[in-house]
Amino acid sequence: METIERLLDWAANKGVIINGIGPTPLPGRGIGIVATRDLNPDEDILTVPVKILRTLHNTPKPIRQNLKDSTVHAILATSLCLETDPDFATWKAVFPTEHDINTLMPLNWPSELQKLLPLTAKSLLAKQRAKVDTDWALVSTAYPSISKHHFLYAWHLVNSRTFYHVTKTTEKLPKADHMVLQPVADLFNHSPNGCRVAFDDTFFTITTTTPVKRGDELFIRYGSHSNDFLLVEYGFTLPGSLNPWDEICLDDYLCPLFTKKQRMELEEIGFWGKYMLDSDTACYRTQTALRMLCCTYTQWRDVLDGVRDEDTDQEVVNEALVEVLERFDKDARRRLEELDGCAVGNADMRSALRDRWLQIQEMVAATIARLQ
Ligand SMILES: C[S@@+](CC[C@H](N)C(=O)[O-])C[C@H]1O[C@@H](n2cnc3c(N)ncnc32)[C@H](O)[C@@H]1O
Repeated sequence: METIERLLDWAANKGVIINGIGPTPLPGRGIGIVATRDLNPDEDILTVPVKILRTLHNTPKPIRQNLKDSTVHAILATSLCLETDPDFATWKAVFPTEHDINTLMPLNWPSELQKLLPLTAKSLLAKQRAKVDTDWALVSTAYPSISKHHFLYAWHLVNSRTFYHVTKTTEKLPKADHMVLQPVADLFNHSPNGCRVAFDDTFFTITTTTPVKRGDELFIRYGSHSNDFLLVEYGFTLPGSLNPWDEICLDDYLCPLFTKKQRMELEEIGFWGKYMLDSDTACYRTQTALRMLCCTYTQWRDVLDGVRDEDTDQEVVNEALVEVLERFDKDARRRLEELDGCAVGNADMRSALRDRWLQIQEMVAATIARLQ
């Protein structure tokens, strides 16, 4: 708690205005922000001067020059690794530890556990690994004294704590490079119903959108992310019922059902793969692919050409979907059994993975029940 108090004093001295809120440790969520009094909608609860953000432009010039071909992500991470200013120590003191990050982020898990991730999480992880590898190749050449594990820690901090910010000077950069670190605001956890976040040239402002009772946690919305995305990029998932953007990929269970010729046909119309299910429905791509499995070629083509009503075949399409979901359910059970008998990594890593498979199983079971 002392570190939090020191951060708040430090922030106040730098012009941060904190109104009716305070950071506090919360079980399973690191530090979060709670209301210290009842709050009304439209109250500005945090105002952070833009001049105290850590951005590309206030990163020491030698780092920017040495990494001129790197991403802003790599530059900010490198500057965290090299930072020795005692002033920054006050901010850094509330960051999750390297051990926390190693446990939370699947990229740092043992490969045996990574292999047990669901398909979408695995492909997100592969993309993340490619980004880290590209960044690390440039940083390790420019700064051989930085160790890979230290860089990875800083890279994840930047990945999970930066805000989108754009000014006249940065607007020409690619969107992914509009990232800045900001103190205190980086302690808000994520919820789909978060507070409003806005910025202009002088301030970042976080504002309530609903009444909030004293003691309740306040959130911001990191984006419309599925739980696979949240797990890989932020190291947590939300209970399925609390995440309206959760979805799961059916490719592993649906794609093997097509002949080579059918696959070619689907590829030709741009409908091969990325078959997604959310808590309401299977996507249009999935419906189209399933219809190919249970209708004649002519019927299937006619629906595509708009001369046959797609509802005509809905019952058989639903039956085919249930079969696919039953295969998915079987696989989810197998993964959960594997996890039960697995001692790799630590209990928190295994529990995060287990939670994800349980959410998947829940969505699959609810869809099967609805369709039957
Ligand atoms: C911007 S930080 C938020 C503050 C963070 N809890 C801390 O202790 O510094 C983002 C990280 O907080 C955690 N987090 C955010 N929202 C969460 C949630 N709803 N449930 C669990 N953890 C969450 C994740 O570890 C994520 O990577």
